[in-house]
Order: sequence, then C-alpha cells, then structure tokens
Amino acid sequence: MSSLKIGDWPSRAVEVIQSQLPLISALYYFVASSIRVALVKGSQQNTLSSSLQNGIICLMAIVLVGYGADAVLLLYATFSQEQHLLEDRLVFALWSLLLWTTLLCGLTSSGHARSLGFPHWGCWVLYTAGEGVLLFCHWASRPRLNSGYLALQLLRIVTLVILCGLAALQSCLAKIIWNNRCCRGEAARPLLQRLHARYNNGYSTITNDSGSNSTNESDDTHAPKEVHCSPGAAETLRGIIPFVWPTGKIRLQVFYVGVGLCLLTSRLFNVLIPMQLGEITDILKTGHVFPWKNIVYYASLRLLNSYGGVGALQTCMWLPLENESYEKVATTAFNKVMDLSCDFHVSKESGKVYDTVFRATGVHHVIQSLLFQIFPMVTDLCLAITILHVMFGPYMGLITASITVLFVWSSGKNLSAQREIRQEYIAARQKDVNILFESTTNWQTATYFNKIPYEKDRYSCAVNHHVKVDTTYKSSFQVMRMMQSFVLALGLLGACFLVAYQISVGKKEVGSFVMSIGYWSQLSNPLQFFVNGFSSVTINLVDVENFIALLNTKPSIKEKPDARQLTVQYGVLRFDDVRFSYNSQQKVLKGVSFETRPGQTLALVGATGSGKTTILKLLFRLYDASQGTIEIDGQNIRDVTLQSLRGNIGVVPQDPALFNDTILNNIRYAKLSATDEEIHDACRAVNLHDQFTALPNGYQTMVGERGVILSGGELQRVAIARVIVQNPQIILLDEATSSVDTVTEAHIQKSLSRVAVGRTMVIVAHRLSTVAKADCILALKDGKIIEQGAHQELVNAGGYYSQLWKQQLLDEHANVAKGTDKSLLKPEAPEFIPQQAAE
Ligand SMILES: Nc1ncnc2c1ncn2[C@@H]1O[C@H](COP(=O)(O)OP(=O)(O)OP(=O)(O)O)[C@@H](O)[C@H]1O
Repeated sequence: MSSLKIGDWPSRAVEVIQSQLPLISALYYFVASSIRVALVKGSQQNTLSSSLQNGIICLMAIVLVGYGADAVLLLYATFSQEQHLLEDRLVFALWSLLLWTTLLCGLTSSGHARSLGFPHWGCWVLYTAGEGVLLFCHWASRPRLNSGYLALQLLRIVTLVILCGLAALQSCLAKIIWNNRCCRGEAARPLLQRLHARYNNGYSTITNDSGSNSTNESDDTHAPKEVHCSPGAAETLRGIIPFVWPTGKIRLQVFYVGVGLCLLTSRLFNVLIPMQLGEITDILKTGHVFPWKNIVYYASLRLLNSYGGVGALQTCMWLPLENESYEKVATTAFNKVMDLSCDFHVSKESGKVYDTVFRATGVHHVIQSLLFQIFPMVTDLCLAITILHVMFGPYMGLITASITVLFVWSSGKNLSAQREIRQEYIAARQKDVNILFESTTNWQTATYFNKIPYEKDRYSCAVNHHVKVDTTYKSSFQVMRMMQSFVLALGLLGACFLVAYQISVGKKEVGSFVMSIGYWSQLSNPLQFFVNGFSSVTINLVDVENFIALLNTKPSIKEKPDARQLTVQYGVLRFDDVRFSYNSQQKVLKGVSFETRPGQTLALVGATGSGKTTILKLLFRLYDASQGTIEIDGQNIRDVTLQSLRGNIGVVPQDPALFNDTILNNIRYAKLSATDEEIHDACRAVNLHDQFTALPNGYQTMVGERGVILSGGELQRVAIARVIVQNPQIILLDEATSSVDTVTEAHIQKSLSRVAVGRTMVIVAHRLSTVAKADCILALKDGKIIEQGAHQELVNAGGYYSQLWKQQLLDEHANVAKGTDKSLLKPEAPEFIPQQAAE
C-alpha cells in the first residue's frame, strides 16, 4: 500500500506503528478486560470520584475528536494529493477512532465498567508511546508534516500524557485506600462477609464458625442474621466450575477435549466453505469447465459441518457431560438444603427453594452457551474479520470491526437492562410458585375460613404479574433483535458496495463477491448468536447466582471438626444456666438450670410461650444456646456429632407430619430395618393395631399429604409408635397426647411407662394429669424455672404449680357440671373485640 523507500527508517517505523498500534492496543484491551472480569473482585475495583471520572471522559473525548479531525483532513487530502502516502495514515486515524470510541463506551457504560483499571491504562500508555515515536519519526522524515496535523498530534500527545499521569495517580490512591482498609481489618474479613455487606439479595445466614459459646450477654440471641449475597458474574462462573468439570473422570474429561476439537474443526470448515464457493463461481464464469470436483468438495464440506457430521459427534460427547453436571447440581443442592439448620427451614419459602434448585439444574446451559455459542462466535468473528481484511483491504476490515463494535456495544447495553428484567421475572415466578405451594398445602385452612375465592384471586394476580413481566422481558429482546438486524443490514450494504466497487475497477474477480457474502454471513451469524448466546448466558447466570447464594449459606448448627460420638449410658440431662433467644427482641430462656437422675421421667409445665418446647429444641440441637451448657451423661452436646446426638433421642413433636406413603412405611421411617412385627407391636402399644388392620388396605393404606387422612389423635399415636420402633435412649414428648381422649391416653401412658424403663423421658404437657406421675416436674414461667419437684410436693407447696393444678380441677368439674356442648352454645359468650377497636 505504501511506496516508502527501503532504508528510510523513520518512514518504515511510521508504517509499522500506524499499522500495528491500533491492533496491538485493541488486542491488549480485549485480553486485559477479560482477565479483569475473571480475576478482579468487585471490592478491589478502583472506582473514581465522579468529577475525576468526568475529567477523564473529557480528556478521552479530546483524543477521540483529535483522531476524528485527523481522519476528516486526511480523507479530504486523499482525494486531492499524494493518495498512496496518506492512505496509511487515514487507515490509522480511522482504526484509532474506532478503538477510542470503544474505550470511551467501555468507560461510560454502566456497572463495573465505570471503574477504570489496567485495560484502559495500558491502552493510554501504548498510545502515548506510539504517538511519541510517530511524532519523532515525522520530525526526522521527509516530507515534514504540515502544521495542522502537527498541532493535532501534539494536542493528542499532551492529552495522552495527562491521562497516563492520572492513571498513575489513581493507582497510587487506590493502593493507599486499600492499605487503609486492610489496617482497619476490612480486607481481612472473609469474602462471604464482604459479599454479605455488599449485596442485598440471597439466603445466607452468618454464624459463629467455631460453634463456640458466646459469653456476652448482649449477644444473647440466636437471631438468624439474614444477610444477603449475590455473587458477580465472574464469581458465579468460578463457582460453577466444580459442577461442570468432571474431576477424576478421565473418560468425561476426554469428551470435553473432543467437544473442543469438534468446535475447532467446525471453525475450519467455516473458512473453507466460502472459499470453495468463490472458486466454483470463478470457474463457472469462464463458461467452459464443469467444476464437478469442486461442487462435490463443497457439498462434502457442508455435510461435515452440519448435524450429520461434526455436530453429531459433538452432541454424542456432550450428552454424558450434561447428565453428569445435572446429577452433581441436583444432589448438591438437595444435600445443602437438607443440611441447613432449623432457622433456615422455619424462615424459608418452599416455592423459592424449589425454584432455585430446579433452575440451577440448568447450570450446564451456561457452559453450553459459552462453549457452543460464545466461543465459536468469537472465533468466527475474528476469522471473518481477518479474512475480509486480508482479502478486501483495510476498509473492509474497518467496516466489519465497526459493525462488530456497534453490535457488541448495543447488545451489551440491552443485556444489562435484560438482566434486571430477568431478576424481576424470577421474583414474579417465585411468588407465583410460592402461592401455588402455600395455597394447595393450606387448602383446609382456606376452606375452613371460606377463603378459596381469595386464594384464587391471589394466585391469579401473581400469575398475571408474572405474565406481564414475561411480556416486558420478551419484548425487550425483540426490540434488541430488530436494532441489531438493522445494524447488520447497514454493514452488509457497505461491504457489498466496497467489493462491487473493487470488482468494477478490476481489482477483484466476480467470485470475490460471492466469497465476501459467504464470509459476511459468517460474521453476521455469530453476531446474531451473540444476542442469543450472551442472552442465555445472562439468563442462566442469574439462575445460577441464586443457587450459588444457596450453597454459600452456612448452617447455624455445626459439628466441631473433632466431634466425638455421644455415648448414652444413664441418660442424665444437665442444663447449666442456659439462655436463649430466637431474635433480639425477646429472651425466651433466661438461665435455665436442672439435672435429671438416671432413667428419670421429667415433665415441663407452664403457661403457653414459657419456653418448654424451646428446651426440647435446644436438647435436640435444632438451635444452640446463646449461653450456658447442655450435657448428656457429662458430654457437652456441642462436642458430639449431630448424627449420634439425634440418633439417641426420639421426638414426638406437637404437630407430627407424615409422608404421603403407606402407614407401614411411615412408621418404619424411624428405623428402616424394622420388621413388620416390630411395627405391629408398636401400634398395639398405642392402641392403633386393630384400627389399622380393619382398614381395607390395612397397613398398606396411604395416609395422604402430611397424613391428612388420619385424625389428630391417630397422628399423635403414629408418631409415638415411630419412637417406640426407634427405641432411643432419650425420649422427648411435646404435647404428645393432647389430642387423644383420656381413656386412650391412659392406655398410651401405660405403654410409655413400659418403654420408659431405663430411659430418660422429657414430657411437655398442658394437661397436668398427664405428668402427675413424672419423677420430677419443672414449672416454667417467662423462661425461668420457678418450681421443681414431684407432683404431690408441688401441690402441697401451694405455689404456681398448685394454682395450675387447682384451676384444672375446677375447669374439669365445671365442664362435667355444665356439659361441654352447652358451654359451646353459651348465648352470653362475649364477642371478640380487637384491642384497637375497643380503645
Ligand atoms: N422459630 C421461632 N422464632 C421466633 N420465636 C419463636 C420461635 N419458636 C418459638 N418462638 C417464641 O418463643 C417463645 C417460647 O416458645 P415455646 O414454643 O418454647 O413455648 P412453649 O412453652 O412450648 O409454648 P406452648 O405450650 O404453647 O407450646 C414463644 O413466645 C414463641 O412465640
């Protein structure tokens, strides 16, 4: 292109710099930005103050305008004088214009791009050095530059030097700020905590890692500190690697390599196919030869590059990789949810958890999109731009590069907007699923309160909102596609004009036109894929982010690394000054201390909300006491494994729930190896055997969701039967017989007293007759034990327990005297007036 003389070193240097500087800078920017996104954590990015940022944007705009003015002047000069000498400089000015536009767009677009970093700094330094050398070479070469160009070049160099100075300043400032933060210990905080502090959406709960006792009274709370965590794209990608890379499975790793090779082969075919088409056209143009060999070769290439060739091989190797990742994600997510502690489960929304786990199983889609869409797209793009540049000159290269930059920039803008809409869409869908779960699970409550129409309305509103957000999401996608098609059509027009011009002036053959169209489609196809590819990556990343946040959630109850097996010999329970709160507002246990004797039956009584169930929960380590110690046979329950602790304790909860399975399987759940006979014996002990055998399907009867076909009393008895089958050393009964009649209760008590021999039993009951025979009764009031002793002792003492006992006797007598039915129909029953209204 240039007619510079050999030996004229300044001119040669100018030629090299002009042709290579934009290319090297662009390459550097691309690679550095990718590294930055992948490696640099959000908290480490150096964000500038807005005034400094605006100053930098203005300086960059000056450089940009400088190249623009250069291009206009050179364009004018190209048509009037010394075309061949000026063309190189014109191309340099145009490429630089494009590069600086990209740099400026990168800086002014939203998000992390607003913070400067080494990708920009490097480009500034490269350009400052390049322009400096150019100036020197221009000064040393003949003919000298005219004063207009010189002034423009000087202006650019001064601006570039200032930019480099600012870059150095910012780097120093960032270091000082970072060091200060480190001194304050901020950087030393674990990454998760920093994430928690930074983000505001997720699942995590922070807990004391050591699981040690807090001795600080002010910290006397177990309030789950709900902190939120939303990892960034790079962190999310790093987080999913273990789920997609088949560690230790050589066969699957080979498949990954195979998929990569298939993708590369396919790229090679993409280069060969348009070339072959151009050759066929050129041969046909001569009009004398039938190019059958070329046509067969062309058709074979197309076949090999289709789903009948490389595509089929690629799919065969990808399928096992996809299944492997599905299995890993599904099991990890399920295990994680099951391992989380009670505080997570009481506050979770089942629909949301289900949705998160379900969507996360598509984690392989991220890799699929990256591998099958983004990687081929970037390769195809680079190949197409290079080939078009080499074959049709720098202007064709400029057209393709400009279209690519425009396309990528506009898509990036749209995608970040889409990401927000996607979050909204996920929230709307989770709400919809949640209502579906809640309403169907609580169908009975809705029916009792005649709220079925209300539930229908609630669900319909949620679905309506979901659909609206979905429509917005899809419409934005459509608008983006329209805009991008327009940009592509514009580029195609430019490219066609250029090649047609080159053919018309005899620089190219007709086949070049066909070839250029082939390569153009190779450029536009990946660009269009860019939309789909990045869009699906964006969608899947948002899905996976929630999954990663779920994985980052730490269970509040943890085993110590050196936890031992619990050995229960006597079943002695000891509470020493145990304090506990679920949240900072209310202290539930305020220093509870007691100790049982071996094989003792202990009863907890007291007003509702006094903390009886909480004592059982602490014993079972559903929560950890904020202060004080709990021991079983002298072993602190924090020092033993959860498995051995829970294996030695049998619990009958207040509201037992069953799986939607047969009666037999539900009872066998307590001990999977239990024989049918053991189960029948347990049912005999709770007066259920005859009842179950009388059912049409006997023990094989399905109990419905949560055991809905059983009465409250039957459910409680099944729960007791389970514990009898489990045969643990310690039994906790929380209002276990509150729903059974007194005759059945007496029968169960008899069975339980047989079971209790040599075991420790803790009974929580409101009906005091249930606990009258207990060895020791603890009377609780407002989280404190106010009385303890045997039934008769406490009655004789005439204190709180004795009052409760008298009150119950009075109530029973009154009920017998009045008759329960009559009391229900009492016409003078006072109407419930809400407190506010009453005031
Ligand atoms: N998960 C929880 N989160 C917050 N507060 C809770 C939680 N569970 C229980 N509480 C509160 O702790 C207090 C003690 O509850 P607990 O269940 O121990 O009482 P209780 O004496 O067993 O009552 P009842 O006899 O009615 O079963 C109550 O005020 C209750 O509202």
